[in-house]
Amino acid sequence: MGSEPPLLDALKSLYQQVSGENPGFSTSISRNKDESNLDNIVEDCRLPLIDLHRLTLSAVEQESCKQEIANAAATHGFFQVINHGIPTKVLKGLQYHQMKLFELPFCMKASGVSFLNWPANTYRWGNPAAKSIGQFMWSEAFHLGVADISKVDAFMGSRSYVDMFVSGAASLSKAITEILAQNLGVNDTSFFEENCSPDNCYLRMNRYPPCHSIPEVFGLMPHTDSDFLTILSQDEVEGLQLVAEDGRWYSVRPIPGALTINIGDLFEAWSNGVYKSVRHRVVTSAESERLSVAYFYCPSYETVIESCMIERQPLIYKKFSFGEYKRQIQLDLQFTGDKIGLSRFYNI
Ligand SMILES: O=C(O)CCC(=O)C(=O)O
Ligand SMILES: [Fe+2]
Repeated sequence: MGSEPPLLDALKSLYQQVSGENPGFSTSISRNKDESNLDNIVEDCRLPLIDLHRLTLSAVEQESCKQEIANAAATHGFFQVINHGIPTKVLKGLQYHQMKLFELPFCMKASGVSFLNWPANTYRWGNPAAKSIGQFMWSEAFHLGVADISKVDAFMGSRSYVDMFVSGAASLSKAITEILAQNLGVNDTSFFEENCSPDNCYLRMNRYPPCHSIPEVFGLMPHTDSDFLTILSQDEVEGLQLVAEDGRWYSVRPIPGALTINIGDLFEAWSNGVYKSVRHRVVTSAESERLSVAYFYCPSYETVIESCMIERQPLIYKKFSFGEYKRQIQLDLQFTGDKIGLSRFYNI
């Protein structure tokens, strides 16, 4: 019994659906034009690499480290950190157990609810909502609410690594959020403490199998994250890319032991556009599989997101609850296959 999801079959039937033709499948399948500018990639995007150990040094060092974080969030929307408090041993251990989890037979993963008592829709692959080849995703994932992690008890001893990663990521999210809020002049960060309890956050374990025949297919289609911020641990295989203001795609070089942090839509709205939620995607590799784990720092669904600059600047976005935001995304995905995101909430 194989462990691989039938990605090629799903892609072929999507192709048939959108083109009305039978794919030969050494045939090249193209995404739509603006998403297929792979030539535009500048290898090695020089994202800021920030040493968080500096937050424990002199006041001057602390201040300059905080400034780097805020600058990175306002320019790239992405940065990498070392000395972040999650030991490399934990990241490696989690990766190993993640690999074991993905090695379970496909039918078992796909019907995880009955076999493993996981919540429905925990296991995802391909993209059933895709309406074009550019929306197909050559990947599989376990997407879990942190509150549900205890249900992953058939995790073959990995529980402690998941717990250690999640608690490290929770502390790190809190620390980064405080720095970013204070940089905007908001010293009372109780909003985040009250609304973003660990149980409102999500963990997503991604696996991108090698993709031999169709290099144009994404591992993960271009998207922004719908949270306040994301903490990502990636293995050593390159694949993550982000788009810069010049419209070019840059690839993010994995650094062993480092974590990648990116700003999500909610922080962009809350900061009235100061911090940038940047579109990113994952491209596939013909040779290697790739693994990553993302921790999404989220509030409860009732939390109202409103700019912290309310008295100071014209507001870019209307206020909305996180639940409203998620519902709009679901609707847009259903009808267009893509997320429209923050532009749905422009204050015009
Ligand atoms: O796998 C990666 O590097 C990125 C994952 C990602 O963007 C996501 O899960 O939202
Ligand atoms: Fe993402």
